[in-house]
Amino acid sequence: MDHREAGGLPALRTRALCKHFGALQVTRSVDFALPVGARHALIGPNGAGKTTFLNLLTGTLPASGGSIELQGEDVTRRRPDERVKRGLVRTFQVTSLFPELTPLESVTLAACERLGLTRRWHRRTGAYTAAVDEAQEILRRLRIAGVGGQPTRTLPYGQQRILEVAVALALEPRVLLLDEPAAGIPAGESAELFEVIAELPEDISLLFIEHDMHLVFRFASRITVLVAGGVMAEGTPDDIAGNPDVRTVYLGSAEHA
Ligand SMILES: Nc1ncnc2c1ncn2[C@@H]1O[C@H](COP(=O)(O)OP(=O)(O)OP(=O)(O)O)[C@@H](O)[C@H]1O
Repeated sequence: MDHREAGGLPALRTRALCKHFGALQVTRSVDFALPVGARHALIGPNGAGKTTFLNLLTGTLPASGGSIELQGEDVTRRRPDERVKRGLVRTFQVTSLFPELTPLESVTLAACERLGLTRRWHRRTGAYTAAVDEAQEILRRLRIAGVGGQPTRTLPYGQQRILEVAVALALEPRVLLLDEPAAGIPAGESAELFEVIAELPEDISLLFIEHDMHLVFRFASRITVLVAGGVMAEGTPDDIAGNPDVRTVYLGSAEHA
């Protein structure tokens, strides 16, 4: 995997990022860098603080301390929508998809939102046509163009999860955050979802939380292990599989190497 850094900067970086809820320290001084083009997995036991870390990145939760930089720009105090405009996007949960809309309509809406068309309804129709074309291209790339005209509620759960990624892509992410993209999908389909994700252009840097270690070790270029809110280890899949501390605390006796 290519770990280019545009202008020498990682796509995303945190320095001494902290979060506490009252006396409960949930994110402990996390220094993290996501190189451009990375397919980076965040793993750790239940309650390790993985989702909290993602929520701090998106701005859903304010940080208690430390900083977050997007391609060198400090976004720690930016609102979530301002971070999205700068290319920091997370997938929307299936529960936030509109069940009656078709995938084509949902992805077109997201493209219109990015292009500012939802606030300027009198714009010429050519702009909308471009948004529809863009949505169709995204659905093709994610292999769900064939169901692009069906109500979302009629799609199998796995395809709804792919639609989450499609909606996120319409926002033109530079960094895409995926919180357990394969959760709830039958094993056979989850590998297919990850194959689709792995084919995304390399200028989109990926950070994903995943509990299925087979998927992690198959698709991640690097892995960060979070334990009790702090980084226990970071490295290539081989580094992590061979790390005795990680094996003891997290991987147990399972063979992943
Ligand atoms: N809003 C909140 N208020 C208080 N405590 C919280 C809040 N959100 C999360 N926590 C606590 O922070 C800790 C980390 O939770 P988090 O959901 O980030 O872990 P996780 O690694 O994503 O877990 P899982 O793998 O089970 O999804 C947990 O102890 C959780 O109870």
